[in-house]
Amino acid sequence: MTKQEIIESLKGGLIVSCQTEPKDCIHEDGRTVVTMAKAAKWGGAVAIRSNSPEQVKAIHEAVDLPIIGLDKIYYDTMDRVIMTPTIEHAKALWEAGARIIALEATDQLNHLGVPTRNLIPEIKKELPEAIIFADVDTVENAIEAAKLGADFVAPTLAGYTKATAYITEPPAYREVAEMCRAVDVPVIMEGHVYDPESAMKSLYLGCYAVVVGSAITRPHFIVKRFTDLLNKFPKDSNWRDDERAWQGPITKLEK
Ligand SMILES: CC(=O)N[C@H](C=O)[C@@H](O)[C@H](O)[C@H](O)COP(=O)(O)O
Repeated sequence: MTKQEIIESLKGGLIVSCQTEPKDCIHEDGRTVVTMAKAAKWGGAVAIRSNSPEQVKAIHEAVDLPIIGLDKIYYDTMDRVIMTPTIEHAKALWEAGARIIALEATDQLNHLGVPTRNLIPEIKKELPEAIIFADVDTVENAIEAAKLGADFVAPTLAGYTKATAYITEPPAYREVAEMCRAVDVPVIMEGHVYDPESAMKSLYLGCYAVVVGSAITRPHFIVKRFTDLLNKFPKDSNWRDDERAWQGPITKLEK
């Protein structure tokens, strides 16, 4: 498929995020994501989102759907994960079969002290055929990412950054609605979409497509939602904290 054909194939569709980390109880040998991706295709998903060249490659070899690839890297000099921090990470995802490259595209600084979004022009230059998926937190960062040439923007990081810590009841519908009005590239909803109605709401607000992860591919989190409620929300257990905790030192550790 050409770049334009891939972009069009996502319109109005469901993208399923299939990711596991070694510490996840469902990780097994790292191939659970392939089973997840097969299930996503069977169910009618239009694309897969996955983390790391290894998981992208495994899915690419088994499932004929476009893949949005990202690489979550934790530097021991930083207190957070960066999604696809460098051009080398982007190239490895491309080599693995991802035709859409997702990256953090905010004003937050990366491990080298430059805003993460500065990678957009570099990807455009080095991988001109790649479709760029900008993961942002705020409307302002969505606007900047679009200006730099992102093909898609998504509020993936809304609620996960200092600037958006005020978002206590995701999904970030208000923010995404504003993004849809503010940028002239397609906005894809991503983050805390837990049921078909929320996906529909996102399309109604103007989104081009919807990414769903945990509600489909993290069954342990789904179980937790049930047990938390059945146990009357124990003080020391909060599903949002669980998801945030999950953002800790994962994937590859690089200095
Ligand atoms: C913030 C972050 O690191 N998000 C990651 C990005 O790839 C994934 O862990 C999420 O599962 C994905 O964004 C989909 O969101 P949700 O799982 O809420 O449907």
